[in-house]
Amino acid sequence: MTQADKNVVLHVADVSKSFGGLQALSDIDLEVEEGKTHAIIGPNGAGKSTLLNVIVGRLAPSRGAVVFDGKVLTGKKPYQINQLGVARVFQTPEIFPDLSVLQNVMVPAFAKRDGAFRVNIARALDFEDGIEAEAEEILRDVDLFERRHSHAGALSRGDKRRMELAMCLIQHPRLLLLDEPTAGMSRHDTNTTIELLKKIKARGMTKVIIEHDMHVVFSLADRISVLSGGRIIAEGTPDEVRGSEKVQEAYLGGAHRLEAVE
Ligand SMILES: Nc1ncnc2c1ncn2[C@@H]1O[C@H](COP(=O)(O)OP(=O)(O)OP(=O)(O)O)[C@@H](O)[C@H]1O
Repeated sequence: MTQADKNVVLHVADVSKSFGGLQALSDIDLEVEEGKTHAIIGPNGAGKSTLLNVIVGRLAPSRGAVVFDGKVLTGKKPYQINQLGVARVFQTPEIFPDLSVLQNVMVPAFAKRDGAFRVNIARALDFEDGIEAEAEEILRDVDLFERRHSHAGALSRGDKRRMELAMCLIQHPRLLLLDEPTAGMSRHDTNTTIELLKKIKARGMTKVIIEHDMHVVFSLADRISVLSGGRIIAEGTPDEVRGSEKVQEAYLGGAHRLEAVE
């Protein structure tokens, strides 16, 4: 496939990031194609979260740029990047614990529509039938409809993560970034989440996923980039990455050996 044939929606162009003397990312060049699920894997401390933070504007790169849909994201604020169609599910869910599950899912729809969170969310929530209907539909998708009136703060960790996913989906992002979406989940919840993410994929949403659980990675990814020591040491299809000597070496002695994968 030539460069012109590829529909690249996200290009991380020659990005480096250092924290003082520590080089967390070195010359990262990464292209993500529209509609694909691109996994970023690598041992602890490899630079995965730093890379995600650079993409969403939480960290400024020391060098290089991030381009999404032809627009340079670098230098923009996280909320501006979000409004361009990039949403992120965090490792630790960022939710409103005192609001109901349904209200939590409705709030980002206001932010997307109005450009910022409304000052009086509680009042806005009373007058938004259209958004409420959509939030309910999405809660059915993530299997939380029955819990829609529960306090969000009372949900289990796995349910909170699914709720946060619903909070992203209601924004209809073009690019969804998932930072360890199944961390801390039971195997049953992990499998439910894999099925859900496959369903989203069928709708054509592009995803970048950071994940330690190789079962999740190999179930979902179209392409995998392997980070180690802040550099991309391998990239390819799941089969190519699984067979790569370099990748096996990077994982040797680590807690997440690739040979654990079926
Ligand atoms: N804000 C920061 N200040 C200083 N050093 C940092 C900061 N954030 C990350 N680092 C360092 O940068 C390197 C990459 O960290 P990062 O969290 O991106 O790795 P990771 O691949 O996401 O690791 P894990 O799988 O453990 O989450 C590590 O050495 C980490 O200690």
